[in-house]
Amino acid sequence: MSKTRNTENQFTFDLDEALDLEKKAPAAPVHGSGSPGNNSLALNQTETVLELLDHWQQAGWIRPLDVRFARLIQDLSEEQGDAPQPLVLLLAALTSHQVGRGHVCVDLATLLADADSTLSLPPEEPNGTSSFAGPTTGDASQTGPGELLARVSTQECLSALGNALAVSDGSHTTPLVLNGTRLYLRRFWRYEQQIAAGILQRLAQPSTLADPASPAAVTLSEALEVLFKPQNSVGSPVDYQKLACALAARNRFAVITGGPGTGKTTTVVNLLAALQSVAGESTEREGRKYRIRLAAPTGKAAARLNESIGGAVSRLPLAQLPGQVTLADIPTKVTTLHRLLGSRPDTRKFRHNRDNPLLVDILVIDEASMVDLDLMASVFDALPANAQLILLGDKDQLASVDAGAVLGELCQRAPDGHYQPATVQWLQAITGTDIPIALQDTEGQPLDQAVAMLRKSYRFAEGSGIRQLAEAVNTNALNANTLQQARNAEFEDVIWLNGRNKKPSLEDTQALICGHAGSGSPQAFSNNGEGRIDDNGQPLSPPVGYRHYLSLMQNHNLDSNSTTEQWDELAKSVLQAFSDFQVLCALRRGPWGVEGLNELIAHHLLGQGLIPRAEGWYAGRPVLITGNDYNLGLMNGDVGITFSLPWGAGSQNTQNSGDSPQTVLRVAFPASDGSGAIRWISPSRLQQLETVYAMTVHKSQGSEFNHTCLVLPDRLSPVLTKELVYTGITRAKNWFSLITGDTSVFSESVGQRVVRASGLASVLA
Ligand SMILES: Nc1ncnc2c1ncn2[C@@H]1O[C@H](COP(=O)(O)OP(=O)(O)OP(=O)(O)O)[C@@H](O)[C@H]1O
Repeated sequence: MSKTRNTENQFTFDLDEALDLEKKAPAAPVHGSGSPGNNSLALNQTETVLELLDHWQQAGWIRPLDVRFARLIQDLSEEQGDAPQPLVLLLAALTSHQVGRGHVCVDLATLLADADSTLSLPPEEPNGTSSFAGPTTGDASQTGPGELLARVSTQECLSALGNALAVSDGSHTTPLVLNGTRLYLRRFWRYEQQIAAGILQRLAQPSTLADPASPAAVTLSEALEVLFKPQNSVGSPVDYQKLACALAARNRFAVITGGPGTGKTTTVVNLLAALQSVAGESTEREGRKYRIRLAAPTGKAAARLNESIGGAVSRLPLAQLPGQVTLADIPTKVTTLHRLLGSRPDTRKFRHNRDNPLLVDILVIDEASMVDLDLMASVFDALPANAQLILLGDKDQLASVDAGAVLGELCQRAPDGHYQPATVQWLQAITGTDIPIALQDTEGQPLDQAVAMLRKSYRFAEGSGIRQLAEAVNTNALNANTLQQARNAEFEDVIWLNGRNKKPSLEDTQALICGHAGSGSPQAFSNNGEGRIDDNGQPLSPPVGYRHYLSLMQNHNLDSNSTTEQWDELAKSVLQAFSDFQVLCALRRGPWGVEGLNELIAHHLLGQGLIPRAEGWYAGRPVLITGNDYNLGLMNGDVGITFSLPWGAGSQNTQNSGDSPQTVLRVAFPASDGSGAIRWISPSRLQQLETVYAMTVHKSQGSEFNHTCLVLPDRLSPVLTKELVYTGITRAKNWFSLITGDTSVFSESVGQRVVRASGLASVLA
């Protein structure tokens, strides 16, 4: 049966508004409670499927929003005179469920091959209250999606979807889009198309640098010669930073990926200097320099780039560059993407879009692995068609919290280069570097020609345990020897605190976590963590725990006579000291999750006399902002510390907390502009926050801590993956400690991968 449409645009209302996933969906009404019958019936009757969805929602398996979406499809279809097959409603709800889990779409073939694990059902951490037990036989009200889909074929799904008015290939405004075997919510399909079009359009633009003999290309080559000294290549025949610079300069769209300390920041600063050099020499541009903006997805990531970029820019050999490049030509101020795009309260629509594009020639986005599909689509929407976009990030880190894995997908083929002969010849001519055969490919795709991977870490020495462990995890090369070294504290910078005890008791582990969180256990590291030197030959301070910042808070001599500047200075040093240590964990709930660990650690610190209480607001409480607050200028991911201030100090608008007649509580946050200033905010004004003695690895992305402790639970869950462990380890700058509820969980986690369903890579191929 072929579907007939009354009009070209039968779903004429604003679909995005109706299906806005970020709006609070009212709980779907639960209809009936009788048994829907057996499985074969279940997929024959619409009401039966809807009842099943209600049961799954009640059990916390799927969200109210997912059920609402299926019901919406049914209602809209009926308005159009169509009765969608129950299978379509089921697939609609499951697609919505998958988007909630970070996937961009559902691949039907993958879904049908193993529905329960594709959908991650039953969930690890159910949020419902029902005692729904999961799949059983007999009573279909207890049937799970796996059981329900077990006898359905891909062809049946395609046929049901093909006959539904609510589904199209994207050429009609339908709530669902089917592309091959990939089923999308329309909004996410549109984002993917928008991003792909933005990339392809830029890759197709002719480059003024394409001819190596052109004046612009010659300037680029000269600039790279100045910026990259031959000694960079010592120990490695290829200077990948130089290659990355050249590739990114040549394309209107480019990606530079690399692990921690491989020189992404250094490379991009050199790239910007080289591009300004080319602009300075250009007769076409009449010497006008490019307007460049730097952005990162979170305030924390922006602040970190702010810190590192200034130093890199100040080291540039500007005087030797062609084109009269000055310090003012290279920006050092990094903003958040939301601020750059102009976010507005209560809407996801930004001030800058295709009708009001950004005034920018080159946009650099750092920590791009954290940018989700929605935000990346907004970036392309706001970027002028001829503006250059450069993405920086570590492709192996966890993907964004919301749907999509854009950077990971763009970099899928990066390890093997896939550079076409024309690219190879051009790179050789511009950089004077021979491109390894292993990176050449006559069949390379256009996107490959714009992706560069940095391969040498400059931050970690060869023998660094953090480096070896991270590499082993990332390349699936974790072997008994590396594990043994970690267990026996044979690395200078890594300890596995209970690595020799396969299954320690929960009580023992909790005591260990508490003690470690307080002191940082320097004695557990080889040589008590002493004797190491940093890049500049200065002694590295030994690993610390939370006692470090809390002691600073307790042992100052400021009082009501001290100035605001003095309190600001104290807050800066306390915030700095707090960032010297962080406990990370994988889960949110339970004894191994953020909630349990925060409580545990707070009670331990209270027992040690380091904080005055363990609940509510108190001096010393560290907090993590969990949602953007534009009125206060706070961004998701910002960290602040609570101080008890003498009446009148630190803030103009102090109000007595009632805590004591002489003091008020204020939370100190670093200013988001990278100025190093402190903002004092009353706790009562803070809306979305949590205590942050423990932080999820997800939230830690874009941050780095001098000493990082990763806590893994006592059993495997789908959340524990290679990407999570790698991201956790690479948050450590100098010291890394591991505590596990069961030693095997570490290796088993590394065996699990995050695979997000998406079609971006195939659209770009
Ligand atoms: N080619 C190089 N030669 C020597 N040192 C370098 C080189 N490139 C980078 N470095 C040094 O290595 C360190 C890390 O560099 P950089 O901050 O650029 O790396 P990154 O990849 O941006 O790091 P992150 O993981 O923090 O994002 C810095 O101290 C930098 O000065």
